[in-house]
Amino acid sequence: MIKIDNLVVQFGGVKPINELSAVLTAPVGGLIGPNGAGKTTLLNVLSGFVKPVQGSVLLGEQALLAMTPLQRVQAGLRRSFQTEQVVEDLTVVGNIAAIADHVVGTRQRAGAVDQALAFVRLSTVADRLGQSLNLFQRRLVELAKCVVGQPKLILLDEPAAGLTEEEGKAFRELVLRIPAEFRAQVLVIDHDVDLIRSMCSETMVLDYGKLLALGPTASVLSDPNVRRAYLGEF
Ligand SMILES: Nc1ncnc2c1ncn2[C@@H]1O[C@H](COP(=O)(O)OP(=O)(O)OP(=O)(O)O)[C@@H](O)[C@H]1O
Repeated sequence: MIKIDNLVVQFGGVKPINELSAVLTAPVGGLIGPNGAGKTTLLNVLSGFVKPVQGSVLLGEQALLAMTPLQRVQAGLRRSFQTEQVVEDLTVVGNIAAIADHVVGTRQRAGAVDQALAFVRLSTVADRLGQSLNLFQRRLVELAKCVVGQPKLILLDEPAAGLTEEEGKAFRELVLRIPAEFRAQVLVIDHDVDLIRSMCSETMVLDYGKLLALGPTASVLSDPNVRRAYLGEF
């Protein structure tokens, strides 16, 4: 469960997050909104890259905002970025181990990396360098980095961007298995409404940094306010 209470982020005169309160409970939830709505800023607040001027965020029972980014990773927070962050001169295993080093004890580390590799079905390319991977494999490495070492909340920022339809489907099926297999909650940001509809039982919509809608995805996507603000319907 993520509980956001009265969150405000201010950059000069702009408030990309403006008095946002929301409780997210779905195993796989969605976050949508027009360009500039504050979605990435919210992810940056959750992962510790942006400091809000007011408000609180709970991940389960843990207050996130007082923690450093590394402490949040150790508390179970994981994140993928719009531009994937695979290290080119590390192997696939090395990329995943770089996260495991911070979150898994030495004795369990190899097993945890193997589990993440097997989950994304990259065991056969475990020793290949990042630079030799195609986009789909890079996205899978990112996903493996997110599931390694007992994650609690995984934030995926446009995770399927650039993938073919078939790759996107395979990726989506993996993400849907995460809550049961890793007991982690997933929050997906994407502009692809079909992707959100097919993956997320609950969806939150931001508009100008404020909560426009939150609830079951089907009812949120048919809400006239959401259709007007986000889907461009009048
Ligand atoms: N570091 C910053 N300094 C000043 N303004 C910023 C900064 N980061 C974001 N903003 C502004 O905050 C607002 C929200 O931006 P944000 O990137 O969070 O939106 P978004 O919903 O993720 O948009 P997109 O869908 O285009 O990625 C925008 O008006 C943006 O210009």
